[in-house]
Amino acid sequence: MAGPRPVVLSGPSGAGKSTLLKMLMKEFEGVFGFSVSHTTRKPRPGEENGKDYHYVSREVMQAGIDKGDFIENAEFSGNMYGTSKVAVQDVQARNLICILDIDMQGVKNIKKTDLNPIYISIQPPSMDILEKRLRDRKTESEESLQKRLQAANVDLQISKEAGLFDVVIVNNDLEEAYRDLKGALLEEIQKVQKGSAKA
Ligand SMILES: Nc1nc2c(ncn2[C@@H]2O[C@H](COP(=O)(O)OP(=O)(O)O)[C@@H](O)[C@H]2O)c(=O)[nH]1
Ligand SMILES: Nc1ncnc2c1ncn2[C@@H]1O[C@H](COP(=O)(O)OP(=O)(O)O)[C@@H](O)[C@H]1O
Repeated sequence: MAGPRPVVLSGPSGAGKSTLLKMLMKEFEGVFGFSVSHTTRKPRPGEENGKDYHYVSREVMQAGIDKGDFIENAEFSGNMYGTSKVAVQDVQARNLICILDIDMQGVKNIKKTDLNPIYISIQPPSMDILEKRLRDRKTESEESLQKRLQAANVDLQISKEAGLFDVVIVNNDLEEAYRDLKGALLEEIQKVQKGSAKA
């Protein structure tokens, strides 16, 4: 596939993926582009349709999957999520580094494709801190929070599998985690900035 290598950010809900990727997109405008996923979950206050996600019904999402519009899709915490082919193509057509924020099932399914991204795992310092951050975020009901914590436990176990991720970043201090993330992506960033990223 032409253009710079995409980047997959994965890790438990609340690990800090959106925070870190927003910092990256802000500092490196014109370098990164976000792969806007589809989801059946409801938008949170402040989220924008078409920017954070494409918010759709189960029927619309399933019809798209059946048509073959998605590279991968998964069920997470009672909702459907998926990366459409168009979401990635839109970013790659602009010759930007495409960032995908996806769960563990997505990681495993992307591995079966020819996308060839850099796989980065964002991890919380501990389950207790993860729970505190998720509670403080105030976006989840108690039920949704419990589902996310349960998924986080499974996620952290699976992410120990050798070779699954190229880089593992523990998000303790945010600035430090961001420095590590930038460090891991420096080579790709420089390729795009020099305009020499064409395959
Ligand atoms: N497989 C897959 N997972 C996704 C996709 N989009 C988002 N996710 C994951 O779905 C999970 C829930 O996302 P979200 O509802 O935004 O909650 P948050 O992670 O707590 O902010 C996270 O682990 C995301 O990485 C997608 O297109 N495919
Ligand atoms: N290093 C950090 N220290 C303290 N709080 C953090 C840190 N990183 C992220 N957060 C906060 O934790 C919450 C979860 O982060 P978020 O980026 O939404 O996670 P994710 O996208 O992985 O679900 C947010 O409220 C965010 O502001």
